[in-house]
Order: sequence, then structure tokens, then C-alpha cells
Amino acid sequence: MYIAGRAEMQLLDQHTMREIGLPGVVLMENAGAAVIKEVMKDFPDKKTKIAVLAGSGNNGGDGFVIARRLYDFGYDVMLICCVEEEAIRGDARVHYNVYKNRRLPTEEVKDVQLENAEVIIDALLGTGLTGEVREPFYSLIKKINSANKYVYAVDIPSGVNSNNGEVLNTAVKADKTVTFVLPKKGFYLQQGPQYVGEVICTDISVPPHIVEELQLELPRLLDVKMADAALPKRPAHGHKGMFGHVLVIGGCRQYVGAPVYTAKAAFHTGAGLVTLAVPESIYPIVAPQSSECLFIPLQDKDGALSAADISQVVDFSAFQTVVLGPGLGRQTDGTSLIRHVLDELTDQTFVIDADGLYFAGHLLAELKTYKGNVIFTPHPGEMARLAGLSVKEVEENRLEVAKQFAGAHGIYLLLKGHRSIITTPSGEQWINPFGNDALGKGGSGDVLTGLIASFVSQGAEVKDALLAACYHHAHAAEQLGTKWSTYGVLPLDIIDYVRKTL
Ligand SMILES: NC(=O)C1=CN([C@@H]2O[C@H](COP(=O)(O)OP(=O)(O)OC[C@H]3O[C@@H](n4cnc5c(N)ncnc54)[C@H](OP(=O)(O)O)[C@@H]3O)[C@@H](O)[C@H]2O)[C@@H](O)CC1
Ligand SMILES: [K+]
Repeated sequence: MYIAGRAEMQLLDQHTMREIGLPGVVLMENAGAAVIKEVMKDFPDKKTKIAVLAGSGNNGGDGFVIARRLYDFGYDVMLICCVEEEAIRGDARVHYNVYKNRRLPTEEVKDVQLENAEVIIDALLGTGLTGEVREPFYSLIKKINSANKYVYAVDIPSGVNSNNGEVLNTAVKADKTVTFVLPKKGFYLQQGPQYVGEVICTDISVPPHIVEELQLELPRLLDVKMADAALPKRPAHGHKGMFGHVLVIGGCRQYVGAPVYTAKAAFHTGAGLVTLAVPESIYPIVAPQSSECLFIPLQDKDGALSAADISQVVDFSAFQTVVLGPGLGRQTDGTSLIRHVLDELTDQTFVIDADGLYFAGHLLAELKTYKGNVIFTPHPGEMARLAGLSVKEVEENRLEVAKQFAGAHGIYLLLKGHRSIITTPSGEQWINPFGNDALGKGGSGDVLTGLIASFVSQGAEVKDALLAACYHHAHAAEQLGTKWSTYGVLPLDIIDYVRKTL
């Protein structure tokens, strides 16, 4: 499913109204009906007291439809029209008039008593929000949030910017957001995820094919179906040679676990063979932890990899995927190391992670001309360094920064963080809506890199490997977080869950 911002939503709505001829008031009626369908499913008892707060724009228009329809179904409704009558215009005014013509009651803003309601419906501000939330909405949002009731947001929680998830001064904290046509980008960016609650995307008769017709280049939301389709298939007659050989280069005296997590994640999710190339001084520690792997102990300077002998000791033609970076540390001459590896590679997929990314920034031109696929997996700090931006600038423009960087340097980019973003060199993007704080722990990223390498080695296209890896990694965290708690899930638990549920 695509996700859209304000301008794209306007294009879709306008196209439906002007080119197809379906009036805006019909779309609004459908939008209201979609919300009440959800409310009636969740609260079938007609005695439920429901407060609907409506603003002056089309989001408020949806609110008038919702209040009227809920009355007709017999609910105990309180409509609070939060603006002067004269401020309500266009399609919203039509539905306001319909409501008034039915002689249905409204309450004054100054009399708002949300304590009496069991359910609150927020139809104050939608995709038309600009700038900081102004009065009277600011105070109303504070009241909604402190009322401690079940809250539905209509289309988007009021106060959340639909383009980038920014919350400038306040926003409604929704339990459920019933959104129209497409989920909004802001649900998955910046503060947005903290406000939207469960997202239900509904049809209001805007035909979905308009996205293609208007050639809108929208990011997509990663879903289970996509992840299933992306997982490499395994022929029953397959042997280890068919499932690829992953090489993991990394580790140092300080980080002995990271390369092990990557290697185990790759091997335990289907790679035919995994080789670990680590500094020889940590080899005796690493080997017993990962006896399922093959090993190449590499020359070592003070516990960190030395670049000098890698071309002599490693036969790179044996590998389908080369991962460089987990646990590498910064004591090594990483730039020379990457250069030596690049000299040896022909068209293998090259995954650069963790401190590998610290050094890769010096070699972007060389990496761009490399024949095989290159994958970068930065967290926001690493992305900021690579792109020459601050972390704040990256976080405020995650989609744009990722697209620009991946396109400019011809790489596949997985920008990690809460709601990670996958970007191809040609600019296709997916947001992963799954995952939780169980992944906020050292080693999680190393596991994810191992999954990516595993799926590439088993024959998946790079973008599919990224989709499948991100989904399974995040899904495991959600499932284990529910089964145990998000406090105690370890990287090895994630590997174990994924390996049993692929
Ligand atoms: N036909 C369609 O297109 C359909 C659209 N649909 C619905 O319409 C929604 C988009 O509607 P929209 O474009 O009218 O904007 P909306 O979100 O109601 O806000 C505009 C109002 O808010 C005000 N305002 C703005 N910023 C503010 C602030 N910071 N603080 C305070 N006030 C602020 C602004 O005031 P102004 O700036 O003009 O003074 C204006 O009055 C969309 O989310 C969906 O729910 C559905 O019905 C399906 C069909
Ligand atoms: K809203």
C-alpha cells in the first residue's frame, strides 16, 4: 500500500472530484460512514456516550457526518462545533447545514464536558494543518488527552503534520486513527508513531489506481504479504551450494559478539555456508561461540583488523555476499580494508554496516562504479555522518535524505530507526511499520544485517532481501515483546524466533 502526504491527498481528492465527477460531499459522507463503521464495531452498545469535536475545515465536515449518522444509529451523541458557524465553508458547510436542518443538537465549546463521554472523536484538524496548533484547538486537544477516554482520530490525529509526522506544540493521542484512501506519511515519521495508535485505512470511493495514473512516486508500506513474497524460495532438492556462501568481515578486541550475531543470523535463516573473517587475536573467543561457521583468522594490529593481508588470505570468488563492518571498530584502517575488498570483488553483493560505514564515506565514488549491488544499513547517526547533515536534519527529512543519498551514490539504503526506510538506487521506497523497543539494544542491527545477507545469498533480489529481513526482524521483536516483555529480548532470541517462523 502507498502512503501519501498532504499534496498527494489533495491531488487524489481533486482528481476524483474534477475528472471523475464524484462530488466532495459524497466523499465526505463516505468518510464519515467509514469512521462510524469502526466505532459501531468497537462499541456495539448504543448507550455509549460519544463526543464528536469538529473543526472548520473538511476534517470538521467529516465530524458533522459522523455525529449525524451516530444519532441515526441510536447512540448518545454530543457534537461540539468548535468554530463560529460563519467559518465553516464548502463541503463541510453542506454537511453542517444538513445536520442543522435535521434539528440535531450541538454543544457550545465553552461547555465542553468530556468527562461525561466514553468515546471521543477528534475531527478538529486533518491534512490541512499548518504551523502550531492555535486556540481554541490547542486547549481542546489538551482536554482530549487528559480526559482518559477512548479516542478516534478522523483521518489523522489533530496536530500531527501529515507530511512528516512533526508535532509542533500539541497533538491528539489517538487509540485508533481511521484514515481515508491511503495512510499518511506522518504516521511513520518523527513523533507521528506516538500519536496515531492503531491505523485503519478505509475506502471512500477514491479509486486507488489514480496513484499510477497520475504517476505519483509514493513510498509504500511494508506488509506481511510483501514480506512473504520477498522471502527467497527454497527448492526441496536444494543443497548448500545453492543457498549461497556469506562472508562476514568484522570484530575487534572490543566487539567480539557483533560478527557472531551477523554470522549466526545468516546461517540460522538459510544461508548454505557462512565464513567469519576476524582478527586472529579474537579468533579463539569467537570460534567456540559459532562453531557452525567456517573461519579465516586475519592479521591483527592491537586487536583490530589489519588491511594488509586480506587479498592474500581470502578467496572472494567463493562468496555471493560479503558483509563488512559488524564489530569492526575504528582502530583499524577501514578505508584501506574496504578498498582491498572492492579490488577483489567482481559482482558479489557488498553489505556495509556499523563501523564499516564510518570508513565507507571516503569511498563513495569507488563504490558507485562497483559492478555489484552495494547495501548501506546506517542508523540516523551514521546516516548524518555519511550525508554531511545533523541527526536532527536526517530525522526531520528521513524519506528525502534516504532517497537523495541512495540515488546520488547508486546504493541500496536501509535507514534504521523507529520505522526504518528501505530505498533503492532508483528511488523506490518502503517504510517498515513494524518493530518496537525490544530492538533498542546492541546487536539488533548485526542480526538484521545477517538476515539481509542470508536472503541475498539464497537468491533474493536485494530489495526483496531488505523487505523480508526488515519484516521478520521487527515481527520477531513484536511477538517476543508480547510473549515476554520488550525489556529482555536479546539478539540471539530474535535469530531463534526468525529461524523457527520463516
Ligand atoms: N474532499 C476532500 O478533499 C475530502 C477531505 N476529507 C477530509 O478533509 C481533511 C482535509 O481538509 P482541509 O483541507 O479542509 O483541512 P483541515 O484538515 O480540515 O484543516 C483546515 C482547517 O484547519 C484550520 N487550521 C489549519 N492549521 C491550523 C492550526 N495550526 N491551528 C488551528 N487551525 C488550523 C484552517 O483554518 P485557517 O488556516 O483557514 O484559518 C482550516 O479551517 C482531510 O484530513 C479529511 O479529513 C474527507 O472528507 C474526504 C474528502
Ligand atoms: K483529526
